[in-house]
Amino acid sequence: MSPLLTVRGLSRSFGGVAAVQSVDLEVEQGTIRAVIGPNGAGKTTLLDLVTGFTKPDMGTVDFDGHQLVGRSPRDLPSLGLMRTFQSARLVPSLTVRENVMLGAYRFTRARFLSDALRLPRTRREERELRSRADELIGFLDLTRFADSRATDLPAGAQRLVEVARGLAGAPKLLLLDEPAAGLDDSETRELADVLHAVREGGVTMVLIEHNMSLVLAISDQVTVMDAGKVIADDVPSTVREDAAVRKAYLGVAS
Ligand SMILES: Nc1ncnc2c1ncn2[C@@H]1O[C@H](COP(=O)(O)OP(=O)(O)OP(=O)(O)O)[C@@H](O)[C@H]1O
Repeated sequence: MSPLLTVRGLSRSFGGVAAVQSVDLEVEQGTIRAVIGPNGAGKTTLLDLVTGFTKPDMGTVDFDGHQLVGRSPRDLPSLGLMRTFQSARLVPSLTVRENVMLGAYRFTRARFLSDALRLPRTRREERELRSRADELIGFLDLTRFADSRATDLPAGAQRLVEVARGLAGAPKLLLLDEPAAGLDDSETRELADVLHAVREGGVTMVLIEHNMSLVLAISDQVTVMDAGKVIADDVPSTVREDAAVRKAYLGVAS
């Protein structure tokens, strides 16, 4: 079976900074791949290149038979690709439930006119979205927050709402940019359980993360970047012992 995501020779410079240099990456269906590396290594730029937020200077991104380079980020949910952002981008005026419902918007056929007129189809679709959102909110143990304004939640819960919103799009591939940022140890363990369960549900994930215990606990494969390049790509136990990785990332001499 071919990989769900194949990145080949992806490069992008900003002025004199080669943020991402000739990066190759393959993500197999049903796996979790972590991308780690020190600050400025190019991890977020890589996600931005894959998802069309930044245009590459060179390279290709193949996702489930679709070439992604040149596509707009807004095309990706309908192909089955969702992402979360480094800082939670929840809509402050909306509740947790409404924010999660936004992630499922691609499933609605209702458009502006029927929305404005609140035709029966719109109301039916809204009910379906609401029940899909409530299911995910329950899955992530956020039910007590469902009717709260999303941005009133503690930081850790907001990250989980972002994950729920990503899952609401029923993605084949979910890209997570530092999902454990701002989480304490017990919230991080809870997140690890959630991501395990998500993978059991058949969703493939790419995760940018600084929290090594989370990375080691849940990843099938780990890509290590430093100064725009991939310096290691292996299973977590091997990556952890890699001398170049320890030097670049963990600041250990060898
Ligand atoms: N829009 C931009 N304009 C100029 N330089 C940029 C831009 N985006 C990223 N860079 C530079 O590219 C390099 C890689 O940045 P990037 O944010 O991808 O790293 P990162 O590995 O995600 O870091 P962090 O872990 O701190 O989030 C950095 O030197 C950064 O300053």
